[in-house]
Amino acid sequence: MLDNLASANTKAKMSARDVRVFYGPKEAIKGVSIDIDMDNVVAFIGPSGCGKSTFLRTLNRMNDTIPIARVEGDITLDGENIYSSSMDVVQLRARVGMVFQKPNPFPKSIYDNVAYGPRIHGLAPNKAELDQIVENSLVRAGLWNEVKDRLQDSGTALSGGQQQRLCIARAIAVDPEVILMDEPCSALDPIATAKIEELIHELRGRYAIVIVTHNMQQAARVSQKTAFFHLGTMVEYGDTSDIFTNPREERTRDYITGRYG
Ligand SMILES: Nc1ncnc2c1ncn2[C@@H]1O[C@H](COP(=O)(O)OP(=O)(O)OP(=O)(O)O)[C@@H](O)[C@H]1O
Repeated sequence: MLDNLASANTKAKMSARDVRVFYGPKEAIKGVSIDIDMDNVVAFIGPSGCGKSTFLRTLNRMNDTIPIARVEGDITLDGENIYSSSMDVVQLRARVGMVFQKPNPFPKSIYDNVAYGPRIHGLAPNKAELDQIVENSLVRAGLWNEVKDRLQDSGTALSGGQQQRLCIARAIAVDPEVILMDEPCSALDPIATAKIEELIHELRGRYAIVIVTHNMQQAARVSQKTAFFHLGTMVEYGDTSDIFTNPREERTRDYITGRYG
């Protein structure tokens, strides 16, 4: 088992080992180990309250913002412990970007939403280069054609689906290595959802992508690897096709066949 983990580790962009998360005395994540590589979109599935979002948030230390949350275990990014005291958390969150359930553009122009990160991280030495980063990010997020003539309009005036793609462009603009998505389509209609799913396909390979989803059809459509969580443990992790057609664990089978959740 250790040999397997060690050899998988050499390829992993991120690795978690025996991660536990406590909210006060309550243990919400009970020893999760997983490797996330660049080649596959990883879906986290499982019934409500099983800890998908909690575990996702450990991957870029978003739990640091919750005073009662405590994380134990090891999580590495390119082999470096992200919880070490030398880790710059602002830098970490640029490398491991996040897209939330509800689109949350800043109350600023479309341009400034995307330019915000590059500005604070000093990624563009001049206006022309910043313009280029903004354009490239919007192109990559599949939004450029819809907004190129109104970059100074407010980001909050866009439709929900456009706002979510703007948030993806904002994450992309700081050149992340990993993108975490926490139910990114749950507030969107089916057409906007399809666009985000298409986008995930296009972004695959360039970024390591982890998506939390309640929607099993969505997990099957967008991911190559699926992790099934239940009551704070990761019950099963494997190829999405196996998880959905031939799960090893009874609890996974019960969940995917709709017996609970
Ligand atoms: N800020 C918090 N303070 C205390 N407990 C929390 C907090 N956030 C989550 N929890 C608890 O941790 C457990 C896991 O919650 P989490 O939101 O990670 O699950 P989830 O699988 O993402 O659920 P859902 O699918 O409903 O979003 C739950 O029991 C939840 O009540």
